[in-house]
Amino acid sequence: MKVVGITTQQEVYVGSNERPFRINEMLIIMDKYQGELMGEVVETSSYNRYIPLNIDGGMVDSSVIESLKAIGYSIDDETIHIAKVRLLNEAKYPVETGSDVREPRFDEVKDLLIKTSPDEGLVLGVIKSTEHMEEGMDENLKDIAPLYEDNEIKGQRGIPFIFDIKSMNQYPHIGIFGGSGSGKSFGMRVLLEEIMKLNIPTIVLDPHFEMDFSTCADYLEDKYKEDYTEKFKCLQIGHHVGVKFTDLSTQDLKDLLNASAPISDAMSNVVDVLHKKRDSYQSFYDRLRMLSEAQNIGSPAKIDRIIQTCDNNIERERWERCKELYDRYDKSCPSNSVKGIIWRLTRLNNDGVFSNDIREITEGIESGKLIVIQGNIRLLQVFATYLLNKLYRKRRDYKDAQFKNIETDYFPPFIIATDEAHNFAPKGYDSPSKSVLKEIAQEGRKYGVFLILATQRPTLLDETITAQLSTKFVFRIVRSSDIQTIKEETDLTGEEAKRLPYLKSGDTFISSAIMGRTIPVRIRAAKTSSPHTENPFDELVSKRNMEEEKFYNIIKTKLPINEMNIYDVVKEIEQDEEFNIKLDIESLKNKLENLVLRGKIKKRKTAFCIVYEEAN
Ligand SMILES: Nc1ncnc2c1ncn2[C@@H]1O[C@H](COP(=O)(O)OP(=O)(O)OP(=O)(O)O)[C@@H](O)[C@H]1O
Repeated sequence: MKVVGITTQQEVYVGSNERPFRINEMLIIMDKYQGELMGEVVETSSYNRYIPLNIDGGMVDSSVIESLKAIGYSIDDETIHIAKVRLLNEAKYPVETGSDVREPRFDEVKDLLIKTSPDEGLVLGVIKSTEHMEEGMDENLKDIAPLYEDNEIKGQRGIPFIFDIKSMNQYPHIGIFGGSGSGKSFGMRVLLEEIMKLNIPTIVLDPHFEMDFSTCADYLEDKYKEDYTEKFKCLQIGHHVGVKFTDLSTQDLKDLLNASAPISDAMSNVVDVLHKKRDSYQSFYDRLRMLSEAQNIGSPAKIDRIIQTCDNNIERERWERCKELYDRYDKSCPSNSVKGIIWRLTRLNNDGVFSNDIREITEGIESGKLIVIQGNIRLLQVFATYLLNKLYRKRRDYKDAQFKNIETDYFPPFIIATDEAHNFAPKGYDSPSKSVLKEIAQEGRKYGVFLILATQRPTLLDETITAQLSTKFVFRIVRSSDIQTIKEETDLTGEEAKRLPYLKSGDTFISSAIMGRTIPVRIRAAKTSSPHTENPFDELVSKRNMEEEKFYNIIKTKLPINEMNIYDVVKEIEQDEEFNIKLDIESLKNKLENLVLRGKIKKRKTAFCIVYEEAN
């Protein structure tokens, strides 16, 4: 391998007649004046005499061809492989053409590629094109990142990529970007498995109900298996967790109502005026309801008339209270705004938001667990706003008290991870969840609170937040506007950006201030699998087969069935509580015909009727 063509201090071409180059592989250029220079292959091509060398716009220009000839390559007789190599550090002078080039050994790239040990960092995958440098690799780096390719598990090939999570203290927050099916959720799963390995407290917002870690991936060999059941907990909003109404401050309540559906200034004022400290849901709701009823009546005189006609004390007292509220609040609380608040409040209550509290979450975080919060996107937005504010404040209060040397209860640092991040922090308009995420993006580092935000649409994610993500995982992206955003927000080169639409699912570029450059990685095989991995078409077939088998087992003891006994069979099956199915003669016949088609039973015509009987 030799340097060919005109060179610069940053870039050279390398030619070889022995082997093709791999994109992203590392090479060492032995420049006789400057010593050894490390570079990375950013573009590759191969030529032979059947392909004209002077294709317009190709990466190789005439200087390369001339020097290939001059150095002794026979471009007419052999296939020549050419690589464009970018130096990792700028050279002092242009590189000497004709310099020899060699593959580096593991110890020469170790400091560049391995930033921490597998026990202290997140083992996320394998750095691409590093297979040839495996020799001499430390034992603790071997066989820790198995790959999943072509529907089977393959051993680790190459140097593992270990994310140095401790450097998040300096370079906080992670972004995961990629189009549909690019491997984003799979990557997030691997990241979270590794976070669980280190027992780092984490909140996961899971709008797709997919972040369950209890099922071991079916392709995994025993030696890689890991049991996460004690390390995570899935909690559903409205079932397991919710907001304790009595703990809400007026501001919290306004944030919640606003997250449910935006509230106007007048509505905000209604809450300011009517919400009292330690209100329960019922006491606040009753106050609003009674004021609204009084406003519907329209005037104190009319309410007085109702009070006079009340025929029992309870009703009279209630209307007196309505009047009192009317006198005090009608001027400052317009009727429509009161109704708007009632509507939002009832909606939240119907969703179960006010049942339960966040105790299970805080306890989980305090014991170093990964807590997965599940709910639909709208509910998650509402709940996350409240939850993240609460947890972030707890951590901030602890740290602030620590700075001031005041005793307070400990609350640990933690990570917040979410898919569909553009829904929680959209670009271009305000949303309640966005303000807390923005605050954490900007100053969470100080308090040890970090974000992992995944989205299909980086262009729709708030720019201030995107700019704060020090590490970005970029999976396959096809949409040109998103590729443009990625180019602006990462240090991906033009060549790398051009490859984005063609990346295989599970391949990613990791652009990180921690590594100082972009690293191409194949994400390792996840050890657990999502509950939604079954192909929906396979699901249809297996469900149908199951139903057929179940029905066959019911009728097989009743065969043969014919026109004479079919009515009795229907009655027998219907009356049997164990079977619990509804049938009529027509539907039974259809089901029997279906079993005939599948070869499970036989149909025979006699002189008098049709008989369904055992197949053999
Ligand atoms: N690292 C990987 N190794 C092997 N296979 C992978 C890897 N990543 C993804 N895949 C395969 O690609 C499929 C799609 O990946 P994934 O579900 O993560 O896509 P996605 O980017 O999250 O898409 P969406 O946003 O639509 O959910 C997975 O089911 C898996 O089969």
